[in-house]
Amino acid sequence: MIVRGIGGFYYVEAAGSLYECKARGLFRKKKVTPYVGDHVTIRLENDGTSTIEEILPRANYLIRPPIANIDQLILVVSVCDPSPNTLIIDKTIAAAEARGIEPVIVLSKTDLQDGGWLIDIYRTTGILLLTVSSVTGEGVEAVRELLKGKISAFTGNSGVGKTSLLNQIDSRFHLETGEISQKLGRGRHTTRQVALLKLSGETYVADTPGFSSISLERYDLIKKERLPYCFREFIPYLNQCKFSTCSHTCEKGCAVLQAVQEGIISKSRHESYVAMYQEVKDLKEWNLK
Ligand SMILES: Nc1nc2c(ncn2[C@@H]2O[C@H](COP(=O)(O)OP(=O)(O)OP(=O)(O)O)[C@@H](O)[C@H]2O)c(=O)[nH]1
Ligand SMILES: [Zn+2]
Repeated sequence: MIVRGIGGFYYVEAAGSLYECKARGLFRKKKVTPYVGDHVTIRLENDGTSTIEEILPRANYLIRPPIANIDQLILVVSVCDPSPNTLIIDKTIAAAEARGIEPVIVLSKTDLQDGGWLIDIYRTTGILLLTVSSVTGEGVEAVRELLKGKISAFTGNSGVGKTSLLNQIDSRFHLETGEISQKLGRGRHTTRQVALLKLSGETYVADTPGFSSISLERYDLIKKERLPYCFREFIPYLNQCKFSTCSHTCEKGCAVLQAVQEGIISKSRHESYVAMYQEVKDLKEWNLK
């Protein structure tokens, strides 16, 4: 498995050892980029170098951050400082749903505010939400449990507390990061690359660069037909609308809107859906490739 990629080199973990590999020229010709998390076969050359020969099929992948075969995407959202943006949260969740990756929300800095309004919004979604404070340590154990035996990617705006949380989860995290940076002759802050850090046996965590505030670019847009299914709590209502062509944004007899009115679906989630729908409704197929 590729655990780190940097400057054209890939660090591949195989049978308990780490191999520094180059990718074959073939990948470049085919415009295939090996991703961290990819399962690959490697060849050990006689001169001591190693080459990635083949990338095995991916279960899933994200482009931003570039990573493959993730079990869960953990979206860290701080209750304040920086203040949360529900549209960005919902876009990130939808991007995970569209790719078959389980989204989890971790509400951070709960020592500053309780974040009750966010808990209210996500309570009815069926998406797991944990609260954590890296200052008091509250909730850290639950996050540690959540990670066990899985490959997890953390994401969230710069400053929400991802690094603080990871350091709380495992003190070796810091150490390993330092070691790898040293080996590559770079400081921690210049190596904003994705890497998989092994916390224990089968537990890996991706260290990913922070999303900028408008993080989702064209390749992350989800087709309007598919969009409602990326809001998992809408799914039970999607076949119950009066019109089969219902966009679930404003139509009469829309079962989703009805559920919003009854408070079963959060208004905030529906607003994000409508905003995302407006973004993609007029796009043609080729825009979405
Ligand atoms: N009060 C409080 N502050 C926190 C908490 N977690 C992190 N912080 C502070 O928030 C700031 C950002 O924390 P980081 O852990 O560096 O955030 P990050 O998400 O890793 O940021 P990037 O590396 O830029 O992506 C630091 O000043 C931390 O001390 C928390 O639980 N409570
Ligand atoms: Zn509808």
